[in-house]
Amino acid sequence: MNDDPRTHDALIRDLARAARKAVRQLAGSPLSQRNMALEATADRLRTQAGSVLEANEKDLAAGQARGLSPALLDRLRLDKDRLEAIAGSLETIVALPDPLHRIMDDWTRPNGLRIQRVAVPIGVIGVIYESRPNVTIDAAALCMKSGNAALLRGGSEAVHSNHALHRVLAQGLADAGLDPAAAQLLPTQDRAAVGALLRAHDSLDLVIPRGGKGLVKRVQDEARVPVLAHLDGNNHLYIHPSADVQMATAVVLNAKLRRPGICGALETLLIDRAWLDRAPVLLGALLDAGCELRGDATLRALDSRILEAREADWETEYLAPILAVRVVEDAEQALNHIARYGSGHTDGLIAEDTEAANAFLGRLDSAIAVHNASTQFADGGEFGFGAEIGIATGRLHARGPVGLEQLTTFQYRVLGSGQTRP
Ligand SMILES: NC(=O)C1=CN([C@@H]2O[C@H](COP(=O)(O)OP(=O)(O)OC[C@H]3O[C@@H](n4cnc5c(N)ncnc54)[C@H](OP(=O)(O)O)[C@@H]3O)[C@@H](O)[C@H]2O)C=CC1
Ligand SMILES: N[C@@H](CCC(=O)OP(=O)(O)O)C(=O)O
Repeated sequence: MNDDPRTHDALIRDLARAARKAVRQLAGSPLSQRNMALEATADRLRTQAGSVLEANEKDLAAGQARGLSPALLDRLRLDKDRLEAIAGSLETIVALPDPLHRIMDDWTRPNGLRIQRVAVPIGVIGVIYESRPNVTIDAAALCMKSGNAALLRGGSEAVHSNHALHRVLAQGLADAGLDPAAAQLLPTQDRAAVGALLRAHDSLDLVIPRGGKGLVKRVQDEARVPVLAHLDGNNHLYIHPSADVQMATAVVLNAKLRRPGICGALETLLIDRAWLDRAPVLLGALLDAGCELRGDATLRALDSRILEAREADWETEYLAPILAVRVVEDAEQALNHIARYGSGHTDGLIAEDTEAANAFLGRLDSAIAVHNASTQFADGGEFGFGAEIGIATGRLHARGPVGLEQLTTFQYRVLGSGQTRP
C-alpha cells in the first residue's frame, strides 16, 4: 500500500528529518499542548470510529482469506469496545505527570556550581511491531507525550487499520497545533525498509523492534542504530516445595491460558521434585482446561495424557495452549534451566517461603521477575503506565514495560555564576 518510489534509505532519511523538526517543537511544548493532542486523538477516534472499523474490516477479510489463525485474527480485530479502550488509554496517559523536565537529581559543588540531571526526550524513535493496531496509537501517544517523534512500522496484516489510525493521530496533533510529523507511518510494507530503519544511525536515535524470531535475527544481523529490543517471551514459573497448591494452580492456569498468544504467556513450568505429590492437581487442571502438556518421563508417569517433551520444547515460545513441563531437583536447577533457555522477558516462582523466594528473584536475570503472580501481568497498563510500547527484553536503558519515563533520557545542566576551572 502506498509504495514509495524513493530508495528505502532515502525514504527513512526524509521521514527522520521531518521527525527531528517535530522533536524540537515537542520538546519545547508545554504539557497542556501535548495533552491536548492526546485528548483530540481520543475524541477523533470516537467520532471517526466508522472509518477505522471499515479499514479494519478490510484487514480482517484479507487475513481470513490468507488463513490467519484465530489468535492472529483476534489480535488484529478492532471493534467499538476496543476502540473505546484505546481512547481510554489515551486519557490515562493524559492524566500521568509530565515525563519531561523532571529534575532527577540536583546538587551543589563546593565551588558553587549547581548540577541538575533533567529528563529530556530520546529523539526520533523507529518502532517495528506486529499486526496489532492498538500499538499504532499507544506507541505514538507515549512517544509524543515524552517529546519523541515516532516512525511507525506495523505488521503487514494490519496495514489498512494502521493507515486509518494514523490519519486520526495526524489530525489530533494538528488540532493541538503540533507537527503531524511527530507520528509518521512508513508508507511501504517492504521489509527492506525495516533494514533501512535498522541502519539509519545518522538520522534515528533508537529503534524498538517488537516481534519474534525472524525480526530478532534481522536486528542482530543488521542493526546499527541503538536498539531497545522487545523480543520473544519464553517465560518460566518454578514451583518451589513451599508452594500452595491452590495458588499454584490458579496462577499457572492464568499465566498459560488467559491469552496464550501474548508475549507474557507462560511457556515452561518447572516443578520441584519435592512438590511432585501435589503436581497431579495442577497438571490435571491444565489438561482439563484443554492445555496440551509436554513433559519428562517422571511427569508422564503421573498422567498418561502428558506427551513427551523434546529438547526443542524447552526452546519454544508456543504462543498457544501448549506448555512444556519439567521436574527439577531444586531452585538451583530451575535457575540454570531459565538461564539456558529463557529469553529474559518474564520469569518467576510460586512459593510460600519468602526468604527462598527473595533469594530466587535476586538470582533471576529477567526483565520482570514475578513471585506468586501470573506472568501475564507483564504489561504497561497493568503496571500503571497507561499503555506500553512493549516489554523491553534487553539489559540497557529500560527493562520490562516501556512507558513515558522509559522513553526519556537525561541532560546534565551545569548552572554557574561565572565559575572557571582552575
Ligand atoms: N516483548 C514484547 O513487548 C513483545 C514481543 N512480542 C513477540 O512477538 C512475537 C509475535 O509476533 P509475530 O506476529 O511473530 O511478529 P513478527 O516478528 O512476525 O512481526 C513483528 C514485526 O516485525 C516485522 N518483521 C518480522 N520479521 C522480519 C524480517 N525478517 N525483516 C523485516 N521485518 C520483519 C513484521 O513485518 P511483516 O508484517 O512484514 O511480517 C512486523 O512488522 C512473539 O515472539 C512475541 O513474544 C510481541 C509483542 C510484544
Ligand atoms: N503486553 C500486552 C500484550 C502484548 C503482546 O504480546 O502482544 P501480541 O504478541 O501482539 O499479542 C498485554 O499483556 O496485553
